[in-house]
Amino acid sequence: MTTFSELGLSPELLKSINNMGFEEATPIQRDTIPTALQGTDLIGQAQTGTGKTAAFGIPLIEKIDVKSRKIQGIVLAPTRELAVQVGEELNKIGQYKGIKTLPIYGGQSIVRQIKALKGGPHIIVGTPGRVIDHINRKTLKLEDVHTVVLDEADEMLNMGFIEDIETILENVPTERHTMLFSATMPKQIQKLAERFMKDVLIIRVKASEMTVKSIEQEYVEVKEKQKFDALTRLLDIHSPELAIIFGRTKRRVDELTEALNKRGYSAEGIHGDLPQNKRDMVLRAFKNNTIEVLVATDVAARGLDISGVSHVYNFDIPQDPESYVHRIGRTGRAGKTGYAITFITPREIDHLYTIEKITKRKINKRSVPSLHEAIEGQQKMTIEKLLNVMEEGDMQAYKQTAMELLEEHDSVSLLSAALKVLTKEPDETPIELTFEPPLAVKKRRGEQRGGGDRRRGNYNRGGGEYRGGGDRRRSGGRPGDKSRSGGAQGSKTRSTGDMSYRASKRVREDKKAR
Ligand SMILES: Nc1ncnc2c1ncn2[C@@H]1O[C@H](COP(=O)(O)OP(=O)(O)OP(=O)(O)O)[C@@H](O)[C@H]1O
Ligand SMILES: [Mg+2]
Repeated sequence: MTTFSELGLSPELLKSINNMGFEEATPIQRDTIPTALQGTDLIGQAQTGTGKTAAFGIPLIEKIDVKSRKIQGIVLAPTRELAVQVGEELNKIGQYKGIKTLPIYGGQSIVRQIKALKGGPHIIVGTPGRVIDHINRKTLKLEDVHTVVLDEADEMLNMGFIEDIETILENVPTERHTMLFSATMPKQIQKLAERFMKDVLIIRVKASEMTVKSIEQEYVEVKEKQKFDALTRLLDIHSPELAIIFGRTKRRVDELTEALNKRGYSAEGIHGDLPQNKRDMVLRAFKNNTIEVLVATDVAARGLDISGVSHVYNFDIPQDPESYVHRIGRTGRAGKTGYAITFITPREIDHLYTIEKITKRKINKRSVPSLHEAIEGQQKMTIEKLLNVMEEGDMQAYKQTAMELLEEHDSVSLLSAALKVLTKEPDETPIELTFEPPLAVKKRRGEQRGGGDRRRGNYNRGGGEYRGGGDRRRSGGRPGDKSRSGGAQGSKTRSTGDMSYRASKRVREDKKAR
């Protein structure tokens, strides 16, 4: 166990961390904070929900000079919601030191952002597109930035943000401290590190599986046409506290949301085509438990930390194993338990095997839920509610009537009738969803090596600022960064504690040569 005071933090930060209820550092925090405080460029990889935000947020804030009202740190995130969330966490961490963090993201009034930027934040958290926009308008100056963080770095690559990141980094002094974080680090990240970082240290919290153990994982094989009934039955069986249902496309999300509401569930959808105020409203309602089901594209798959998400339903199988890891990682966070189920149509079974292979975790098959199971599930809920009311004991006003009823009827019939009235019977309102073709069989290049090229081409992910299919990566060369040549070539991979020290590819090759 490592406490935060053992990590040599200032009293102001220790006070904030204590206020946030963190008692001990998580492994990724324990391993990255001291190194990051020394200014070492690093790549941090650890499972979803294990506190990577504070792992970069704490050293970042510790290094800020509160007296200077210049922007000294910038965090880039792939989606608007994540930028807001990270901004909130940094504001909490920096609370007692007086560090101000400002989120800037697309879809929000630029005029308002310009005004806020004039207020002198120490750190900005932004989505790449909007950050570039401000740079071009000269409303954002990065010449005093000494620390850069790319949160969900691999996703920003997938989304084609590489050139934007390059442009942003061209505006940051070359003598800077750069950190990359994600739960998944495919091979191409190495290339990114070579371009933008120097002497990079890879800190990987090693675990036998890519997903956290506390998430129970199942799959169900269903025909496309049966999927929706299977979904609502599962919802009735599980009665989730909060659930996220992932669909493949924006249309799918819209249709699923409407269909769920028709069957009596309180659901709202979120995807990249919705106006930002609607996206904000939906997420707020979900966080406040005003709605119980959030239907989303992968826009909600990365980084979002919403407490109470007990169930994740992959209504459509995710595009790749990394996406699977992030989607299901919306539950089972910060040591809590969670449940995730993935729907596959018969032709998609190979994709499931690939997920199992890459995540090193067996996913158990469950049978298609029957109507009977759904009724049973709902009855269980009713019984729970009844017993809770009994425990609370505030039933005086009803007792007289109950006794009178019992004089005329037998108790079993009476209670059965009460259960029937109180139980929400499965709703079978007919639903039509547009047919989605199964995920195409696609071999991942370099799959065995856990890497490969995972460009998503025209896949309509509904992501934050995803520019519809534009793959904007350049092959080779690093025209942007002037002084960081050589970059990650001397990189080391370090894993400690539950982690082990491993050499990088380059170091391994050196050894072979010897
Ligand atoms: N040391 C700690 N003790 C207790 N809770 C913590 C600690 N560090 C972080 N948390 C909480 O754990 C939750 C998950 O943290 P965070 O969102 O940073 O995870 P993550 O590793 O970035 O996950 P993802 O890969 O999904 O982005 C948050 O609610 C955060 O406040
Ligand atoms: Mg995160």
